[in-house]
Amino acid sequence: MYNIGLFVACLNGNRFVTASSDLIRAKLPTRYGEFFISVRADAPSERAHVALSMGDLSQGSAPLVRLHSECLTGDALHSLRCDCGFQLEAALSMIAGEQRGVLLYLRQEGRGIGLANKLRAYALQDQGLDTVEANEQLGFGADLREYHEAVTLLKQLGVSEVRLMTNNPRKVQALNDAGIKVVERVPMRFGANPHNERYLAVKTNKLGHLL
Ligand SMILES: Nc1nc2c(ncn2[C@@H]2O[C@H](COP(=O)(O)OP(=O)(O)OP(=O)(O)O)[C@@H](O)[C@H]2O)c(=O)[nH]1
Ligand SMILES: [Zn+2]
Repeated sequence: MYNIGLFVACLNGNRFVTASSDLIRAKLPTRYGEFFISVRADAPSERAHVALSMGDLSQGSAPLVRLHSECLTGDALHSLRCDCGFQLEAALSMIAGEQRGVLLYLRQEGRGIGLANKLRAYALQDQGLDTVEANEQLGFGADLREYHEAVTLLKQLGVSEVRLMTNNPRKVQALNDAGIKVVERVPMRFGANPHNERYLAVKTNKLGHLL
């Protein structure tokens, strides 16, 4: 018998994504506890969005959820230029504290402009531009991220209501608009230091973050 879902496809960026794609799922023990790690079976091998989940998500109260945008420098290389690495660790620890929740690791490096362009932007910031001005000088908008695939992944994990861990009102709006109800916004203020002082100020003053 044909799976009708396989024929329900939508254009997402320049890739077709089927509505019925399965998730590949495996255990992932971490320093914070044991998560499950999942990717869509039809995701590209490189740069697939990743879900780290814990506990029963499809029943009970709204779980903690973090939409974490990839930041190689902050998440893996311990950079102090941003707050990403601190937020990543805090989010995993908070989810583990409740033994329930999801962190989506979204492959949207540099707010969607990619690593090389983010480093170009860093070089311009070293000359005095702020994060938004640097993006504009490179010909990009301030923030190119979109959250359709994140919404699809959350729905596949059985999540329909969330306590969203973010300071970014655009993420709250994106989920509410897509039918995933944000019942609470959980602030994520971690890792402020002299190297990211201006970066955090620009997020508040130019990007509307609630810091
Ligand atoms: N283009 C650009 N991207 C940056 C810069 N610094 C960090 N990023 C990227 O910004 C993304 C994180 O976005 P943020 O604006 O810090 O925070 P957010 O995800 O919108 O909001 P929170 O949920 O509150 O963390 C990651 O993909 C980083 O790689 C920068 O100077 N320029
Ligand atoms: Zn970062």
